[in-house]
Amino acid sequence: MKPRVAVAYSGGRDSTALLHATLMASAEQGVEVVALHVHHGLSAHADAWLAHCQAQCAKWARRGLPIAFAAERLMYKPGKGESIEAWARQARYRALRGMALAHEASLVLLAHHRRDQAETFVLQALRGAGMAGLSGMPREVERDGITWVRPWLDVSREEVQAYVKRHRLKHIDDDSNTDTRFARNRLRHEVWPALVGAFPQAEASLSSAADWAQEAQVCLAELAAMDLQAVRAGKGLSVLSLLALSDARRSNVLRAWLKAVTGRVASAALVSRLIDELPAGASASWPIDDGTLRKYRGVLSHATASPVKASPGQREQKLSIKRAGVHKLPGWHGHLVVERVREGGVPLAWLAHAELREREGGEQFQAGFNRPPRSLKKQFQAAGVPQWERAGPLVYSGGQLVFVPGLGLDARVIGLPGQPQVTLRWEAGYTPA
Ligand SMILES: Nc1ncnc2c1ncn2[C@@H]1O[C@H](COP(=O)(O)OP(=O)(O)OP(=O)(O)O)[C@@H](O)[C@H]1O
Repeated sequence: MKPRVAVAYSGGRDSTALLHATLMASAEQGVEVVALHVHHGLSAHADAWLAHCQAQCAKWARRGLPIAFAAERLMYKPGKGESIEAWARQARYRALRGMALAHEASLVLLAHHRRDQAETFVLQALRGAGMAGLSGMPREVERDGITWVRPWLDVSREEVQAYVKRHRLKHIDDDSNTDTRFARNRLRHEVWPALVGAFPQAEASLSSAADWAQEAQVCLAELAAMDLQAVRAGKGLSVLSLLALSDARRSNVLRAWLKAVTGRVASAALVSRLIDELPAGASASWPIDDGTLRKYRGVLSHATASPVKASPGQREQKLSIKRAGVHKLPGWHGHLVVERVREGGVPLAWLAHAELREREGGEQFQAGFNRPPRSLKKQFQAAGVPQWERAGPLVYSGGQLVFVPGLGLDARVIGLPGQPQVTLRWEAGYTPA
């Protein structure tokens, strides 16, 4: 059997160009190409795109080029509240992997180019990402039996455009690429022209910044591996050895360890809580998604949760909120969503040592600036908040009630314009991954 390479082919300009270039090179080298198309079912044009891709591949095959075509229709839709972009990305990679393996291709080429990389860097920076996020997309990565390669990550968008023109390639234009509800499209259409106007080298510089971040990320991972060796104590970590490290190394090694034991990236809130609270007391515990972190006899360890539901005793009582994001509170069966606002929010500084409490009765809540504080019960009734929306933690800071699920922020904690501030929202039940 001839060696086979797969190309992820959306039918758009970039992947059309990459598929064509791969096909030309493969024909010379006796390699077979399989074009993989994912039908997301999100656009009214999705059927037409699939038909276009299939027809294009059939045309090339008729010319004697070594190409096969495979497509998969996604049969499920994003969940309520789920980001469409994130869902589509995850589902797409799963489908591409399945099709590649079915066609015995372990190498899948993606058509991301230098501008995609530069955009990714900016989007990650705007989310306040750390080194891993700023690293952008890898040129080559092995995952789940597939080697994903982006051969054009150093190729500019203009070069891809010129290739398409030179070979008169037909491609589709995805209408969702202009939908400015998506962050990447807003960046592309509203920010990028001004950015490149002012800084013509932006694409090259930003993608080179992503390269530096990739290198730094490798160093951080190597440092974490070394530090892990040094602080390990049985199945856990020695708190004393952890405390001997600098704050930065301690959080770096904690992140690496948490990822290893939970299988997920730890939230910034959890890591900063551990940094703050690890030194105090002989024993402590921190509930996390699927278990608990415990400090006992000088060792920090992780225990997986038993399948029983969290009881009131397991509800988190403290939360350190230092930035916007989603703070999962499995003990309360939900999560707090923290969003930056310009005004009408609580100063972020207030929430660094927030307390989470049950309703006890007698709490007073002030709904507006010139309204008197009233009992929570009356406020819930006045605002018509149904019982199930009242569940969740009351958030306090320094003994002052800050936030009540179903009612929002207490007027007494609203910050002055100009202060960094946030709003809170409680979402019960479903917790995003
Ligand atoms: N529906 C799809 N089916 C197969 N591969 C896809 C699909 N969507 C994206 N890809 C792959 O992922 C790459 C990046 O996709 P993305 O949508 O971010 O970029 P794009 O600029 O729209 O690319 P293109 O111009 O090729 O559509 C594509 O170039 C392609 O290789």
